[in-house]
This record gives sequence, C-alpha cells and structure tokens, in this order.
Amino acid sequence: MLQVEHLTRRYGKVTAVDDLSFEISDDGVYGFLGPNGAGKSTTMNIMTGCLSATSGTVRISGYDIYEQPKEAKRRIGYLPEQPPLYLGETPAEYLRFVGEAKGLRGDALRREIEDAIEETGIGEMRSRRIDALSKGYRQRVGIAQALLGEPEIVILDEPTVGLDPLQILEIRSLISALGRSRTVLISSHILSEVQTMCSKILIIAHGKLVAFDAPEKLEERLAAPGEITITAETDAQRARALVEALPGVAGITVRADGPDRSQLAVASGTEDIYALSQAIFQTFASSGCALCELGVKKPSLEDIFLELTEGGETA
Ligand SMILES: Nc1ncnc2c1ncn2[C@@H]1O[C@H](COP(=O)(O)OP(=O)(O)OP(=O)(O)O)[C@@H](O)[C@H]1O
Repeated sequence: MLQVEHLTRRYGKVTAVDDLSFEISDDGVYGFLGPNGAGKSTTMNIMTGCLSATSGTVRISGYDIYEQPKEAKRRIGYLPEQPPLYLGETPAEYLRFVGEAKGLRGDALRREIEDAIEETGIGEMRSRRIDALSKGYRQRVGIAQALLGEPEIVILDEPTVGLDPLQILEIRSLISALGRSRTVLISSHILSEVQTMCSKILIIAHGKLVAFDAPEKLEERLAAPGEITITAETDAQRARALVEALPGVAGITVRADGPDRSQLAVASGTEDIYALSQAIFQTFASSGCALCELGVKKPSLEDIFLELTEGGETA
C-alpha cells in the first residue's frame, strides 16, 4: 500500500509539489500524469526516498520512507527516467550488482535474477553487453532491476520515452503483465500513452492532484459532453433556426455561411449526444432541407487531460 499525505516540496520559491495526498491499496497499473514541470519526478523521487520533502509523509505498506527507510525502500522498485545502466556489463552481471546492493545473496539472489530475467523477457540477451542492446531491451533490463527484491510497488518514470512504436507496444504489454501481481505506478505527460494500461489515473498540475479516477470515469468528468458538426444545404440563419429550438443544444457556432450551404458546430448540453444528433437529423429531414454532413465528436481523454491540467481544477 502506498499512502501519500499532504506532501509538499519547495525548491527555493518554486513549489514543485503542493499538498499532494492520495492512496493506492490494490494491485494494478496506475498512471501518474501531468504536463512537463507538474511535479511528477519530484514526487517519485520523494516516494522512493531519493529526495526529502519540505513537509508531508509517504508510507509504503505502513512504513514511513524517512523514519523507517530500510523497511520502506525494500518494498519499492524504481526505474528512474535515466536509469544508471552500466553499458559495459551484461544484463546478468548488472542484475547481480543491483541485487547485491539490495542485500540479496546466494540462492535468493540467483533465483530473483532468473525470475526478473524471465518476467521481462531478456533471457536471450542475458550475456550480451548492455551497450549492444536495443533501447527496448535496455529498458527491459532497467525494469528487471526494479523487480529485484520482490517489491510490492514498482515505480517507472516515463518508461516508454525514446522507444519506437513497436518497442512501446512491447513495454506496455510487459507493464500490464507486471501489474497483475503488484502495484505499478508509471509516470507520463501523454495521456494516450498510459490509458490502455492503467486501471486508474492520477493527474497532477502545478504540484496538485486534479483527478484520480478510472479512465472511463475521467471521460464522464468533462463538462462539455461533445459537439455535433453539421453541413446543410441552406444558409446559416435557416440552419440555426432549425437547430436552436431543440432540447439539449447548449450553443451554436457558425463555421461557414453561404446562400446554399452553411456549416454549424452545435455544442451538446445533454449526456446523450447521439439522441441530439438524431433529433437534428429528423428536424432537417422533416423540413425538407438536405443535410450533407453530420458528425459527432465526443471528448477524448486527451481533451479532459488538457482541461484538467490547464484549468487548475481540484479533485
Ligand atoms: N533541483 C531543482 N531545483 C529547482 N527547481 C526544480 C528542481 N527540480 C525540479 N524543479 C522545478 O520543480 C517543478 C516540478 O519539476 P518536476 O521535474 O518534478 O516535474 P515533472 O512533472 O517531472 O516534469 P518533467 O515531465 O518535465 O520531468 C518544475 O517547475 C521544475 O522546474
């Protein structure tokens, strides 16, 4: 279990993390999102005991990261954004080094190295030098070292940055698998990067928590439930008159106007945007005015992310 309570970190006059509180108690993959400079790395560095907080507490399975650092750190595996890989070593040598640094010895060390190699799929690369590995395999080695010591919580800072599209898919599927038996927290500044992997997403902006919810619940949170674009074979004034009386219309913007053709964007004020689009279609049909285009745009998670992080809303 990870408990963050009233965490604040200042660098001089800059407040990087501002009274941040949240709790994660179940296994699964959790996204930790925010735009550049939101405070993600600072929070992760504090959670992993690499940086001190100005105030507030972090507890790992009940152990305070400052007061009981040995117990707390044993339960955390961390892959920083720039993992300190020793390029001249092989993955097996590197994992032995990290395992020993974590206090593992003998059979336990050997077993854990084998488990981490198998779980991250680097068996065939175990004896190659790390500098000869692709970025995707290097990242797997970085994840493998985070798994040593059987941590309950694995924290991965921007784990897919710099990878090509195929490598991204492979690392995503590896992370999803890791989340089946432990808590995995991954940071990113791109929502679409994490939404397929994560059961819940935390969003921070200016060091504050602005949302902590399942991806599908986040979609429901957006104030504007979407927009319908119509192109009609009439001028904008007539098209507007046909649409504006319909229930569920929150606003109309004229995008293009001409005697024979106009385009309007209709903001939906109703939860059921498809019922509104059907009503628009029927109104035009029954008035004998042709519609040559009708498009429904539901807000994407990316829209919600932008709205939450720019709006400074609090959870
Ligand atoms: N060592 C430091 N000294 C001064 N200010 C810092 C330091 N580290 C971070 N900051 C500032 O704190 C704020 C949060 O930075 P942080 O790196 O935690 O954000 P982030 O969300 O991880 O961003 P990124 O995705 O760009 O890494 C930023 O305004 C940053 O400039």
